[in-house]
Amino acid sequence: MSEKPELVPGETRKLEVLTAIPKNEGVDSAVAATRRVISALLHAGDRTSAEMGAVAAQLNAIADHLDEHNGPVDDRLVDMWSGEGVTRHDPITGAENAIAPPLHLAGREDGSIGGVVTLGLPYQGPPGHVHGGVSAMLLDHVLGVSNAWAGTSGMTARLTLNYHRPTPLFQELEITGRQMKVEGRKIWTEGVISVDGEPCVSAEGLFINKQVPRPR
Ligand SMILES: CCCCC/C=C\C/C=C\C/C=C/C/C=C\CCCC(=O)SCCNC(=O)CCNC(=O)[C@H](O)C(C)(C)COP(=O)(O)OP(=O)(O)OC[C@H]1O[C@@H](n2cnc3c(N)ncnc32)[C@H](O)[C@@H]1OP(=O)(O)O
Repeated sequence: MSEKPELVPGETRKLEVLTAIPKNEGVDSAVAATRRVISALLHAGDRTSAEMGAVAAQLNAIADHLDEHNGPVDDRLVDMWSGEGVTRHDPITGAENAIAPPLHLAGREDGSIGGVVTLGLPYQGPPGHVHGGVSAMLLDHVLGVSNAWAGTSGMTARLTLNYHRPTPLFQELEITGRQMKVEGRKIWTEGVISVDGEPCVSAEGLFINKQVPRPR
């Protein structure tokens, strides 16, 4: 069964090029279960009454099973980069990546992109708040996808972050980005993470129009 996530206002079909839509089948549901495990393990801590030796044995059995059925990593890299632009594997939006929150992004008709995400314990920095490096990772990606949405992409050369107020865990974060200017190979892009309309982290990026070749 395939179930599409809620769409944000202004979203168009090009969303499928910007950020992968979870299919809720096969690897996607296994990855969603793994996200639950990552979060539950961190919740468990030293005081859990769960039998952690048995938990470790079960998890290792699952990893052994996957390893037995996986092909060479070089083939997997080619597979990941086949098709047009959909990044199902990236660590921010990737439906196949258990460390991705995941964030779902939508392109908007005004040229910006945006999405919402709620982060839990795996992303904690200061008590009850999001790690600053995690915010930087989210914004780097959102700026990169903003460039893809605008039609001129590049690699991050410089990323400047301003942390205005602590970014809370367990609350809905809105993340937006927009390409501001292109001059030759230089691309300037901006983005912000907000809560209840108040900016927590803002970013300015300089991207250079250059692509790393896809594995073949
Ligand atoms: C994750 C997937 C990405 C691919 C996706 C593909 C399809 C998907 C479609 C949709 C989804 C898209 C999403 C993409 C999402 C996220 C993207 C994530 C972005 C990244 O995660 S990406 C990894 C981190 N990134 C690096 O790993 C870069 C390492 N680095 C280099 O590879 C080089 O360093 C490079 C290429 C930056 C430049 O090298 P270069 O040789 O091409 O150019 P050069 O050095 O000549 O600079 C030319 C002019 O830029 C000025 N300049 C350069 N650097 C500057 C700096 N730092 N500050 C100020 N000015 C700077 C120079 O001063 C000169 O200026 P001028 O012309 O005026 O003299």
